[in-house]
Amino acid sequence: MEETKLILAGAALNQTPLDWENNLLNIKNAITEAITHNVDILLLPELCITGYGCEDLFLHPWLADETFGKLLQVKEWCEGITVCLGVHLLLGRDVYNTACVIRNKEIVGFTAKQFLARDGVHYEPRWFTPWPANEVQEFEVLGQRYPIGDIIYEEQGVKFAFEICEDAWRPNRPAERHLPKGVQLILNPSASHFALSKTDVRHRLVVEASQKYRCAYLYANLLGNEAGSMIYDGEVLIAQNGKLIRRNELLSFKDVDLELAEVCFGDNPTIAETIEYLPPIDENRELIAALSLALFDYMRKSRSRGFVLSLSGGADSSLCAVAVAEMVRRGVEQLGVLGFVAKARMFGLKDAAYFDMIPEEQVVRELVGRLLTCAYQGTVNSSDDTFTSARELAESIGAVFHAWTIDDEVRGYISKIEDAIDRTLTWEKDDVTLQNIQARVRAPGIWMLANINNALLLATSNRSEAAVGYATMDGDTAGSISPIAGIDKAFIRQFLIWMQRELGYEGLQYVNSLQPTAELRPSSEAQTDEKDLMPYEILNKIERLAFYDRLSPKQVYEQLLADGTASEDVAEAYVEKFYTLWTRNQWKRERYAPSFHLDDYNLNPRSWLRFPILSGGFRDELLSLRD
Ligand SMILES: Nc1ncnc2c1ncn2[C@@H]1O[C@H](COP(=O)(O)OP(=O)(O)OC[C@H]2O[C@@H]([n+]3cccc(C(=O)O)c3)[C@H](O)[C@@H]2O)[C@@H](O)[C@H]1O
Ligand SMILES: Nc1ncnc2c1ncn2[C@@H]1O[C@H](COP(=O)(O)OP(=O)(O)OP(=O)(O)O)[C@@H](O)[C@H]1O
Ligand SMILES: NC(=O)CC[C@H](N)C(=O)O
Repeated sequence: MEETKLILAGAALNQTPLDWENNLLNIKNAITEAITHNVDILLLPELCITGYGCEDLFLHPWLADETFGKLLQVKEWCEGITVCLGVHLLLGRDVYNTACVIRNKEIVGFTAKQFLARDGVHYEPRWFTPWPANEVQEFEVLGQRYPIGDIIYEEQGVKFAFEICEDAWRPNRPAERHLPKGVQLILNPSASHFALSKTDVRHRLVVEASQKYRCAYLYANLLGNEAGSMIYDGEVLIAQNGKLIRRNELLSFKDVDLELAEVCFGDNPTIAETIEYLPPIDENRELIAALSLALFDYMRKSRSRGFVLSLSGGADSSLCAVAVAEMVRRGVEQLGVLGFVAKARMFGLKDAAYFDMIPEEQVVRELVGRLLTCAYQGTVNSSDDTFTSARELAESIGAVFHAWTIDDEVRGYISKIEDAIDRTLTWEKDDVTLQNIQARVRAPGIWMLANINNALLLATSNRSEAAVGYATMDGDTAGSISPIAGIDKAFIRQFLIWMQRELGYEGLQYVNSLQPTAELRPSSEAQTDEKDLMPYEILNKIERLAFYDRLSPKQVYEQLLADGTASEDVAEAYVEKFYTLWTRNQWKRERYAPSFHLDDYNLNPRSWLRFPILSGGFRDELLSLRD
């Protein structure tokens, strides 16, 4: 074969389940941009017509019909170009997750996914049927017959085939069979959820495959917070023969992010002997990029007008506040003032003209003022330190800041109940009750502000608290989204120091010098989270060993001893406490507001970690820790 040059492009798309208008516009814009650049093959992400996150709707026959109609529309936009995109098909009673190839306005065929994603946040076998390797069939829709299966396609003499997302993550991946069939190009349409440092794994997967299978590899992921919880980083990768050719900027605020490269295909490719891997990932930088994009997409897709936050001046609520500020800063930086204002969907023309006129350094502060309202809700147990921390942080980022006390309301409830039960409530007897009433009394006022602003109420729970239920149901768990519920407390604390130092959020200097405390007991008791629970580092370690590494309670206990974390008595006490609180509080995790998936795992029962609400609570296992 003579050398053939193809211009390959991948486009990340910010799609939304069932938002046909948005999804088709993004697809059309990507195709138009590709045609302008004389692209030969354009790859779009997995299930990008419907959105990847349609969940049980994939089982609805009408959705497949509707989607096929949209696919026929897309086909008409593909003049002089080959476009490959993810779409589901209903054949008989089976639903398939496929990649469709359209060449010059004709559908050439469909490749169906062979390995369904079924771990962590993925539940594909609930909806889709896997396709058997090496099999090709035909099906008919609206009088037209199409091939479907393990197809090898050809573009200007270059043979190409697919791996659809998870296909590439399995040992017996389709690429193993592609090489002997002369395939020189593999396309991978993906919906690969974001997790810290995961880009490194994807990079290895793609570049190593291009080396091992002596081919070019084109990869395109979804982009943005698609359906509420999972975030996609919009990664586009083009590699060939063990060398990376293109990799885009991840987690952008764009709707369409297209990358292209001219790639040469010949008979005797030079294969790189060594692969150049990515440098270590800066997870703090990644986290803030993901969090701010996730918040922005959630806000605009839910048509909310900003955020409301009960700001205690502690670490968790401070992180939520700076995340919104950073959302605005990054959004304006990437989209421009007018682009950001338009995309936020909450400002009128007058607002837009105003924001366009004011000096740049003022814009972000003023936009934060319009998008974030905070309230400090003190009690007799609150300290000046946390008040100063909250006020200074809100002021430094330009958020609206209210401060009031809730002592009257707390006293009102306590005296009502004391009258009803005819006894006085005391800290000795009623500790948790007296703590919880304070947390609960903070909920109605802050919900009122959220309703007035038509804004999202940010719930501030982190993953460490969620593990042990260290939060008051309908109190500090109240909220419409829980953006940091996937992040552990130790990570949050170092992250806030990084945000101050690296991103210049000087308003964080106060919280960065405070010990985490709920401030629910009288100040004479100097309550701290770690005194109530255990050191967060240990809590996080137990949680990870127990539910990520899937060890038994005894194995967790032995691990704590083996790595010198604690003595026998202390390790036993912490393991017992962790499992007891974990079990008792599953119901709380079921009731958390929707949260973002940010780390490589989380405790969200809807997406990652299923656990029974009622159980024996590891009673026997905890009794035999030392046997
Ligand atoms: N399986 C189950 N299904 C449904 N409900 C269940 C249940 N098990 C217990 N319950 C119910 O749960 C209720 C207790 O839950 P809840 O009222 O939330 O209270 P609870 O979990 O008992 O206590 C809250 C804890 O969170 C701490 N906290 C609160 C607020 C803020 C912070 C902070 O870090 O700032 C910390 C506080 O110090 C205390 O240790 C009980 O009424 C019980 O009946
Ligand atoms: N004085 C307060 N004013 C406003 N909100 C408060 C106050 N105290 C607690 N809250 C709300 O309750 C939430 C839970 O408190 P918690 O102590 O767990 O978090 P934090 O104060 O943000 O961080 P830290 O645990 O590091 O002190 C806070 O994030 C905040 O939303
Ligand atoms: N959509 C998929 O098949 C995703 C699964 C794959 N393991 C990933 O996380 O990237």
